[in-house]
Amino acid sequence: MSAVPTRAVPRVLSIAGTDPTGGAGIQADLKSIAANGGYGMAVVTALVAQNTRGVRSVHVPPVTFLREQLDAVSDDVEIDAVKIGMLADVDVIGAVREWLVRVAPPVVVLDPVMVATSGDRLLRADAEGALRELARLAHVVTPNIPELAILADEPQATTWQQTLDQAARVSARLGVVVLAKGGHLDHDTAPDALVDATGSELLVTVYDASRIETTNTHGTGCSLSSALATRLVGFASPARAVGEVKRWISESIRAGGDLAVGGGNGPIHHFAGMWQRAGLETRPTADEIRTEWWDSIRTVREQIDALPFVLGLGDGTLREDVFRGYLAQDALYLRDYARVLAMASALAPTVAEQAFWAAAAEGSITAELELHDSWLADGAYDGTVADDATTAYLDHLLARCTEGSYDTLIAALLPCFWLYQDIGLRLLPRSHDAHPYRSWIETYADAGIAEVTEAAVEFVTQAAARADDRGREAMRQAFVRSAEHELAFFASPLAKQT
Ligand SMILES: Nc1ncnc2c1ncn2[C@@H]1O[C@H](COP(=O)(O)OP(=O)(O)OP(=O)(O)O)[C@@H](O)[C@H]1O
Ligand SMILES: Cc1ncc(CO)c(N)n1
Repeated sequence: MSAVPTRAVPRVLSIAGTDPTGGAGIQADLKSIAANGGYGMAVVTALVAQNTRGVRSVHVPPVTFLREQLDAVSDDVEIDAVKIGMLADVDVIGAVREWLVRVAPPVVVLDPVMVATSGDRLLRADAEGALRELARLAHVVTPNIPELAILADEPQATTWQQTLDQAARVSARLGVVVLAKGGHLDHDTAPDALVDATGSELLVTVYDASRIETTNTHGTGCSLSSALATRLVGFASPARAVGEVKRWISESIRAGGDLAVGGGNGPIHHFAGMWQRAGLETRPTADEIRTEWWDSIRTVREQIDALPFVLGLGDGTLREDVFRGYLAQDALYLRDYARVLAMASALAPTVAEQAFWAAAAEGSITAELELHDSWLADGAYDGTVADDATTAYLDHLLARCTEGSYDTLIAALLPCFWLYQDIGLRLLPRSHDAHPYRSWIETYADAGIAEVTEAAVEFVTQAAARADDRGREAMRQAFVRSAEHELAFFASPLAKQT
């Protein structure tokens, strides 16, 4: 599935205790919800002074305050899913129960937290019965083997088959789907099973996983249950949601060792896979790239404006043979430029872009023919060969074709649109009926050219905004290099005269 879901971002509330070291409880839940595509919210049931080595003390705020937190969220926010973790005691369970009945969130995942990984109690022993009853209000419970036994009110399972049987009894009795976690059974495997005995037939989906050799297992249960609550909103089938969550938690457990957090059982690395796949790069917008690239050729543009050739073109004092020599080079340029545009069309990822570059290719061949008809028809420039500036520019464009990257190729093509349109527009006020180069100026100052140039800038800067840092920099360099070739091309006709 795609990294960013197309559906709305699920709004997921964690009701749980805290872990100031960030590996378990609410802190782990918020990370897990985010890593699985949700918007995380949190209501604190208990403040726990704990770290990766163990629990030091627990402070349970008054239940009236817990109720106020719960209502503050549900009075304002539409909740798509709830994950319930540490509940501490009977009073807390009662307050959460009353709220759940009243608000009836569409997805409720209960992690029946009783004992921390470190062995410390997080639920008073006299609250186990109340937690069992609360499980009836959940859609999915995620017990490990000792917790499953308490939900079943039976002795602890000692084999995987006993675990599955017990999970089926809990599911039928409490009317809840059970994700049973077998990790506490032996040292080689960490199998889980989704057991649903709430309907007429028993549905069991087993997730086999080999055990990862690591001490970074603090908060795995919290992370699994909040990730599942998030994924259940997007998936029609709970079995698929669990599959996704298992893949995510395995990669996060595997990368836990990369974090240097604490000296006991360290946390898992909730974002390891995501960071690796997506990176931490920020991306500029297409508009920002437009400004930045235009600025980055400021000097080149100023040098073009100051060229005797361009000044003469503007005020009409340019010698006609120099202008015709320039057009003869331009005609040679346009033929190969059209081939490069056709290559951009061939590589284009969308039909809109394919059509755009193909039309531009056609347009530049037409322009070449018109130049010939209007200025070079007397044959005086027939047999002209490409000069150094023309050859160098075309070599640069053809080299980008050979590389085969659509992005760099269209970046290299852009100055030819953008600089000509800009020059045409700025020379236009100097054109008049008797101006010898009026037709040239008006060609490039034309509204149609402006439209085409805008589309080209848009396609190129959008592609640059989608590219990664390296790709974008390669594009910018191809763009700048072409702008420099435009400068050399405009400088060449008069350089040859001296
Ligand atoms: N070492 C491991 N290798 C592979 N998977 C693991 C490992 N440890 C935990 N898991 C997986 O992480 C998920 C959480 O299960 P776990 O057994 O840790 O629950 P828990 O005992 O409730 O957790 P907690 O330690 O937070 O109380 C399960 O899917 C389990 O298979
Ligand atoms: C707050 C809290 N909830 C759950 C666990 C279980 O890992 C923990 N250690 N701390």
